[in-house]
Amino acid sequence: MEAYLVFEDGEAFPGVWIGTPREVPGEVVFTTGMTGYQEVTTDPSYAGQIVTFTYPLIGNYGTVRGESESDRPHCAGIVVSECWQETGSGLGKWLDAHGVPGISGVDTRAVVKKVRENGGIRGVIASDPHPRVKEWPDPLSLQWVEGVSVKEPVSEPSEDSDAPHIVLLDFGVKASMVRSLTKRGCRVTKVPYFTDPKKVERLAPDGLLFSNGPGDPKALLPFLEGWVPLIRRIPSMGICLGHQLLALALGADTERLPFGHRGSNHPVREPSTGKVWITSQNHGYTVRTSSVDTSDWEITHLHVNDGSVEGLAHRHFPVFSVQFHPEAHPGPADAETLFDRFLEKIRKGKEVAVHG
Ligand SMILES: NC(=O)CC[C@H](N)C(=O)O
Repeated sequence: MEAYLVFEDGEAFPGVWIGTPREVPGEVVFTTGMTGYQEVTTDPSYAGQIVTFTYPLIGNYGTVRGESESDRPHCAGIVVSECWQETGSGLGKWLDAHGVPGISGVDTRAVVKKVRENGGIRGVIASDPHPRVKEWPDPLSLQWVEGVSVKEPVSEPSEDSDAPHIVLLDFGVKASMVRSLTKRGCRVTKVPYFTDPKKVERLAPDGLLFSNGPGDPKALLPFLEGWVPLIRRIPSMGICLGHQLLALALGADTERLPFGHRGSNHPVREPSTGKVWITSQNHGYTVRTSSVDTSDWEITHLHVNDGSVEGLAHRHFPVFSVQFHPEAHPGPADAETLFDRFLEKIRKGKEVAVHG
């Protein structure tokens, strides 16, 4: 059945429907990973976005139980060049089971060129090349985080009664981020993004993790001040949206990247070791370099391609954060060691508390 990816400026790219033929407008973005389409579509950070896959064949290994990053796909739609739909576990059928639209047979290279020239541009997959969109989605709306954060605290227990307790501020966390902590023996409590910081404190966290999540980090500006007393004392780690939020809370600023970093092979340099890690990324915003006060922050990681800030460590508070994904699902595991560094920080803090 004929379909079109239609941009808000009216340009239309033809293809055929896959998934559910439903018009859902979203910001059109692109990701360059060769695999991982199931993890990408179920990553809550993509809420409100139509994801274009640059790899030309998508769906070729079906969908696999246990590989999802959440209970369902969250993106507004997908755009692919060719979709392999052989079996019952095929990507198109799976998207349809969740009511998510897609389009295949699209000249995705042309779409990517357009998105690179017009970052942040929105579009819709429609049956008609001239659809009428009532309202284009706004990344500054809180609705994206609201739709994917837990509604009440959820605990992931640990058998070890001495396990470090991580309170995870959930802005739309990926399952593999929680897994990265539980497999290291942590007890994890996910709390909704709006949780009163006093309540967070009463949970007696050893560490705080600020998660990934959808939308513009500035949608969460009203909450930042409340977290500052916590992050001044409790070891805190931020990932992607969480990194942007910690930076905003402690005085830096964020801005939109020209067309985002999305894929599984983004090179990031760690100046302190000279090492380059290949990282998994998915972000449209970044911490503005000129807003980082280097008497307060060390810039721990930089993107090799465009020099943008990819990691920060605070000089006075026990806070560090990265723009890329150390849980890397999909993606290479170069940066996984950051979870060990976080736990090391927590352990040291505990020793000080016991012996200090
Ligand atoms: N993966 C994420 O946490 C994304 C963060 C934010 N929504 C951005 O696009 O920059």
